[in-house]
Amino acid sequence: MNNSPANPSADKLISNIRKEKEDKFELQSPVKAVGSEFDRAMMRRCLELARRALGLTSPNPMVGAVIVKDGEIIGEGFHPKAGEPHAEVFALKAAGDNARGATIYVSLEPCNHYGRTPPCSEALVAAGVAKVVVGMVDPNPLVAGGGIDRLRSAGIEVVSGVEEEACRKLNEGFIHRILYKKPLGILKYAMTLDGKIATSTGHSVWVTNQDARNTVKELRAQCDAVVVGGNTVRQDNPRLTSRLLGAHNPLRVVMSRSLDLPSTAHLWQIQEAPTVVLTEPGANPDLQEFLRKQGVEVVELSPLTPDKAMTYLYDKGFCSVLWECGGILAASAIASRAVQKVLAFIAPKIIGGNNAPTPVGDLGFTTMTQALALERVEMRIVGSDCLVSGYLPQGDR
Ligand SMILES: Nc1nc(O)c(N)c(N[C@@H]2O[C@H](COP(=O)(O)O)[C@@H](O)[C@H]2O)n1
Ligand SMILES: [Zn+2]
Repeated sequence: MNNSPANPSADKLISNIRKEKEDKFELQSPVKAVGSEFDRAMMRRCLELARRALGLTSPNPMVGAVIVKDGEIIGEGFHPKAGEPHAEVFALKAAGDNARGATIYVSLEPCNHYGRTPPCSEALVAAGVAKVVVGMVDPNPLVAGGGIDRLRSAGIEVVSGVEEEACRKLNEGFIHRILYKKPLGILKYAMTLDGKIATSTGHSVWVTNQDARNTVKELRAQCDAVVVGGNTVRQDNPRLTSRLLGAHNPLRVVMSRSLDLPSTAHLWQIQEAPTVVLTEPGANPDLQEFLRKQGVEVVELSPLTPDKAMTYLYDKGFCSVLWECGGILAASAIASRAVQKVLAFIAPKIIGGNNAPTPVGDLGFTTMTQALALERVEMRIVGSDCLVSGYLPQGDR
């Protein structure tokens, strides 16, 4: 069936309306893509390279770089680990003398300071690149636009903000660490459609499907640490590893005031990743001795709070911390602002139970107006479950 109008003046009218709509969109569109289609494709390649070091670079960001000359990629690199050269240096090394007159794409502004490594801005000037295309400005106060200024002052053309949102998303932990002097806290939980994380007898294996559980393993591989409370160790006996071939395992952190923990727990019986137990001074000295013998680090914090735990993990150089705890600790982490992001896996199952536990315990709220409305909410289907993610409001609570 032909559904185009037979009348030529109607044709013209429709095309005018279309044009008007396109112009309006152009005017109203809040973010106009920066750079050409080619620039954006090169920046996405930088992000792909940067992701090769997922979970390995803290306290540094993940960064990728691509050098292009006459439309051809002549060098690529990524930052593998803090203390090792930056992405730009690897890309320059791969391009060699050919870098003269070329364009370099880099997902983060080139640094302009002496840190563990010398400034990339100077390396780019020395290599004679003609143009630098940047994904995002570095929030590190030691850089913060200084790298771009230095390149421009050397006569190099600089374009910034290409695929900026994706660049920021990849390094949201690094950005949070720099801005707030704390790692980004991510609360993850899995619940049934009626909002329960276990039956009233505590049975929780498995709320979600295999795809969702694999997604959690990927998440662990991206984070520097994963935190649980003593209840989770006693009830679920988790391993908290990424269990992905060759993937990084996060530091496993248990918060327990009483240190009333089973000596048989997988966390210290299967030594597959480093483990730290955070407790209060003087708690259960016998278990402390046993844990230390098992290679577990025991750290006494006074008082033991989510905020203190996050300060401890910041001092370790961490950018992102996954909270996989039960409802009581989750409520305490939210109340003390140790958590900024929430990932909720929702399984289309109903288990009922007046006393079945829920993912977030008492926050002391009495009216719906106090509800914490997540921002930048996204939803996606993972296998047979739904993953809802968003950010907790940062303003006054
Ligand atoms: N542009 C850029 N590329 C990389 O590959 C990077 N790792 C960074 N990091 C920035 O420099 C700081 C770390 O410097 P050192 O590794 O200690 O020399 C880091 O905080 C970022 O600001 N930038
Ligand atoms: Zn650098």
